[in-house]
Amino acid sequence: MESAAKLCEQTPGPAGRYGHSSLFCPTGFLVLLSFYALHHNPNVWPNPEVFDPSRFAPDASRHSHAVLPFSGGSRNCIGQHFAMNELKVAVALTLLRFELAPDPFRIPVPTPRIVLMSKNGIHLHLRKLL
Ligand code: HEM
Repeated sequence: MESAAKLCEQTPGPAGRYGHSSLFCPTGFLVLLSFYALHHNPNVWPNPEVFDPSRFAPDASRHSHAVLPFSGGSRNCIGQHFAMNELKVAVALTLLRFELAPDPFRIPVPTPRIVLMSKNGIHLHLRKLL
């Protein structure tokens, strides 16, 4: 299969932090974006393998499309706000009652689908808090 760069005409743009440039593709051309690659791109996220929640602090600056777990644009996830609210409630209520630790014998095997998933589930040990 020919690469997008060969099939599409590239127009150089201003060389900013994210290396912006434009691609003009033929009508009907299928374009897929790898969220995994975006979220692990060191040009977008320095030290991408490091767990650093401060990246998401309210005053942290980032490109408007640097985080795309729900995709972006007009066909993004319609459940995004519901999912985020449900997630926050579920995590908060769980952490109120339990301490969680990963099962060292059943490590998740990452498998990229539309979103990143675990092939063998996510196994945790729960200890009830007093
Ligand atoms: C953590 C949870 C979720 C994640 C990470 C997620 C992620 C995504 C992503 C990446 C897409 C775009 C797929 C594409 O590019 O074609 C999408 C689309 C969509 N999602 Fe979600 N989603 C989540 C939860 C939900 C929930 C809870 C609902 C419904 C209540 C939902 C409904 C939809 C629908 C209907 C679309 C298609 C939108 C369209 O094509 O116009 N999602 N989701």
